[in-house]
Amino acid sequence: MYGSDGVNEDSERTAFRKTEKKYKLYYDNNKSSKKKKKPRPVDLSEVIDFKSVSESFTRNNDVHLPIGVSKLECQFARPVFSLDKCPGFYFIPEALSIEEQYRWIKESLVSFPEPPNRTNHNAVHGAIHDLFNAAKDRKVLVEEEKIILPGEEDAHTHKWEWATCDEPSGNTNTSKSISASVLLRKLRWSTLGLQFDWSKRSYNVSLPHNKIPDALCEVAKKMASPAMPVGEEFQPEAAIVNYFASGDMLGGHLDDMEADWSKPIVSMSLGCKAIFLLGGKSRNDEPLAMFLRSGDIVLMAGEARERFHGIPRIFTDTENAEIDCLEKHFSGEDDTCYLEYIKTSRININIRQVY
Ligand SMILES: O=C(O)CCC(=O)C(=O)O
Ligand SMILES: [Fe+2]
Repeated sequence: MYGSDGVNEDSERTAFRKTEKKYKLYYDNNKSSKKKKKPRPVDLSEVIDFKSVSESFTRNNDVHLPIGVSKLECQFARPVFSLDKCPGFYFIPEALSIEEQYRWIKESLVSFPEPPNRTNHNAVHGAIHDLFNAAKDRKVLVEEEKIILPGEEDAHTHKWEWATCDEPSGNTNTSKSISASVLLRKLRWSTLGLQFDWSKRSYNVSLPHNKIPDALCEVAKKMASPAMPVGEEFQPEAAIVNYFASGDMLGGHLDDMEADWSKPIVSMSLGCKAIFLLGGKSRNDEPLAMFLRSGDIVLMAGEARERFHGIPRIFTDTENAEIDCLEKHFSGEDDTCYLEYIKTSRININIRQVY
């Protein structure tokens, strides 16, 4: 999966990599350091825009869809689009209401990174509790190195604990500290349900885990239905939550660790707009680029699961992020921290049936 995008000379030359570079965020070299850095302009004319496809479809039912795009004949509350050349790939624009987006953004920041769910921070700091609230309260994670008394050599532990900024930590020697807001910014992924072991690139069923929350299961089952064989119901068993800040990318990869590829991956976009690349079975195949906006759902099942895909770009500037409606919804007093986060971030929740 993610680790598989080892950058070597060959992969640097593939069609997928070239397209990633085309859309990736670069800054123009500004001679005068006083001027604000400006993103290099990028030609977006070839990026498929399912929002405008959907809008013209809803306005006028017999609209001619762009070449290669079809509307799926199914009983679903919203129009579902497919690509003629990519069986098993489905795009549901604006599938989630603003209220649903609001809810899943909050859950992604508060409850999803809670242990026993693992995050990218586990490897360095162990299990971290209450990250979002600690960031809100401007706390600092401090590595406490216990002073070893004679005879207590075995009790030597490194333990990370929250402290308020001005709080000296007890009778210990503090060696390192990092602010919660930096850790929140550096949160890259969390895993729900069955835990994925990135080092072994497989699910480790022996790791402690909770079931996927019922409400998320319900959404995933409903959204998966256009890609499911008639009479079968999607069984959400694991989910990966990806957190993107400006300049972050998700390199081209396959999600090939689940047993049954006929079942879809249900992928929800939240926050700032992104570009998604859908490639072929080889990195040498030219990928298609499409916009992903907050509330969009992508399904990848069957043959589509053999296609390389990734995120080369998220847009965090007000003009391109397209989160005005969402921002308005985060208007409560308690919403300020969420709003600050999501204005410059994107969250993706992708839900999987593992067996
Ligand atoms: O962020 C996205 O939309 C795609 C995520 C993805 O492909 C993955 O987590 O495997
Ligand atoms: Fe993926």
